[in-house]
Amino acid sequence: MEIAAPQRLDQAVAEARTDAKDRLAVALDFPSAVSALAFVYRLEGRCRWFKVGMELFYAAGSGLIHDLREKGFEVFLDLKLHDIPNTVAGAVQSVTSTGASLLTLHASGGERMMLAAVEAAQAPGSPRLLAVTVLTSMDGADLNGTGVASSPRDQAVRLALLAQRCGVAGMVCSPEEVEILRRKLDVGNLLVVPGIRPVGAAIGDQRRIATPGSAIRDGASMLVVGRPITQAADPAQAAAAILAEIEAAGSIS
Ligand SMILES: O=c1ccn([C@@H]2O[C@H](COP(=O)(O)O)[C@@H](O)[C@H]2O)c(=O)[nH]1
Repeated sequence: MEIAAPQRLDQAVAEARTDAKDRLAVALDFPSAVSALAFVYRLEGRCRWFKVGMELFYAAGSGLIHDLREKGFEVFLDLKLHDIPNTVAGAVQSVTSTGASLLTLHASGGERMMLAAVEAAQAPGSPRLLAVTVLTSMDGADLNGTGVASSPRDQAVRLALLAQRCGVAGMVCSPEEVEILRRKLDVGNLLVVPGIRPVGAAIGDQRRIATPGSAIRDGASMLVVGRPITQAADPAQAAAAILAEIEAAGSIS
């Protein structure tokens, strides 16, 4: 199959929109639409992007995405697709009508799977695709336990380069790989970075982490933050502090 032309992020996202609000996606890891929307309300309009992952999407379906879009928010659908090419292409088509702006798939699904997804995402209204490299919850031993002998860093670079060749618009990586991916990848790739922990925040199940400021300085386009905001005593204040740290960390990547 022919290698697709690279999907490129809107310059609006990659360059012109220097607003810190476009560099933070809050992970709505909640069990229902009611609890997720109640939480969004508690943020008092401070955040623009919300990430809907498997927990919430399986519970609430695409209606929740429509609700968020109607309220003027941008939706990042984090389904981490990983299946045979035909099935993944079908899933991308199904997501197109939801209004989600971003959609994840696992780069480890391989070249043919990513090419099929990219081809499916050519339809008008499709989300931009992001390839997950190595999950931020995995350390070297976890990765080696899956049969991959490389370090998380080497494997993330390998998978990101493969995703770029397939024409995927951006990559999800840990803060530990942002800097090297910025150097190795073409200009214009979106680097979306979870594993973000402000100073003093509980690490939980994450393993490859950094503060918001550090990840932005290393070249992250957008940070994904869940529990440091959703579990905070004052989520609006926690989000405001992270936005201020993003702003202070400087220029857009
Ligand atoms: O490698 C990855 C890919 C996705 N995620 C998702 O990001 C958030 C992080 O939540 P926290 O509560 O800030 O840890 C979560 O929804 C994950 O599914 C990731 O963490 N790492």
